[in-house]
Amino acid sequence: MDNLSGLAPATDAHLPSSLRTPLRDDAFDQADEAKIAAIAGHFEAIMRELGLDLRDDSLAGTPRRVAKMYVQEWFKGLDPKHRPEVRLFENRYGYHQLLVERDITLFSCCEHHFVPIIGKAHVAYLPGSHVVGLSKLNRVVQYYARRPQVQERLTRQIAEELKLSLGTDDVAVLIEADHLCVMSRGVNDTSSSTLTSEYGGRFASDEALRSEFLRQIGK
Ligand SMILES: Nc1nc2c(ncn2[C@@H]2O[C@H](COP(=O)(O)OP(=O)(O)OP(=O)(O)O)[C@@H](O)[C@H]2O)c(=O)[nH]1
Ligand SMILES: [Zn+2]
Repeated sequence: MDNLSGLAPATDAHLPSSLRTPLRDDAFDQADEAKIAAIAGHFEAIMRELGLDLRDDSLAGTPRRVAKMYVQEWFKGLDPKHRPEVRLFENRYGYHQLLVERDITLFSCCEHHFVPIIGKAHVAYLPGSHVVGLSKLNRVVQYYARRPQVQERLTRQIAEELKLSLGTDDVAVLIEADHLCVMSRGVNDTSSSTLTSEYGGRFASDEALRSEFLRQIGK
């Protein structure tokens, strides 16, 4: 059933509607294993249309390999069961300066061409009464990256999630990424890259703070 009702699917219900990844209401009715079997069948049909001989022992397992990769890795972040739990700790150290997690590895997938987006995310926040376990920042980036994406939405989804889970608007996100759809086809430009950013709270109003963030990530 298509999501024509306007009801929010479980995925991204916590985000403003303009930032939700478009999903149908029945997106997760099927178990992962059933999804993998169905996708493998569809991918086998694509390979057949290309004229490939699936009896070849190198090609025979490809439909299932691709299906597993889609469900368990590339598009894992579509499923709300993988949304990371962001644990906060009391800020006993009284640390209230800028905290930057930079050069977070980012693997995503262009939703227009289904080819990789590869880059780095840099995120920062100003701790208040609580601090976050550092790896949770990487996990939030990964959760939203592991979906069919456009870089602008990815950037804003990460920023909104951090604002919600850290309980502060003082959040900055900058993503620099290479789009394989730009590099390997179409315009075939292998030197350009795409930078996107989102600044909330004091990062939006305080130019010196923003500059300090950019300096710390080497921009
Ligand atoms: N804004 C935005 N555009 C993207 C992103 N990833 C890919 N695109 C662009 O999406 C556009 C799709 O445009 P179309 O004209 O429908 O596709 P196309 O014919 O394959 O376009 P070309 O890539 O120019 O050959 C292209 O310009 C892509 O570069 C992204 O993350 N953000
Ligand atoms: Zn693309």
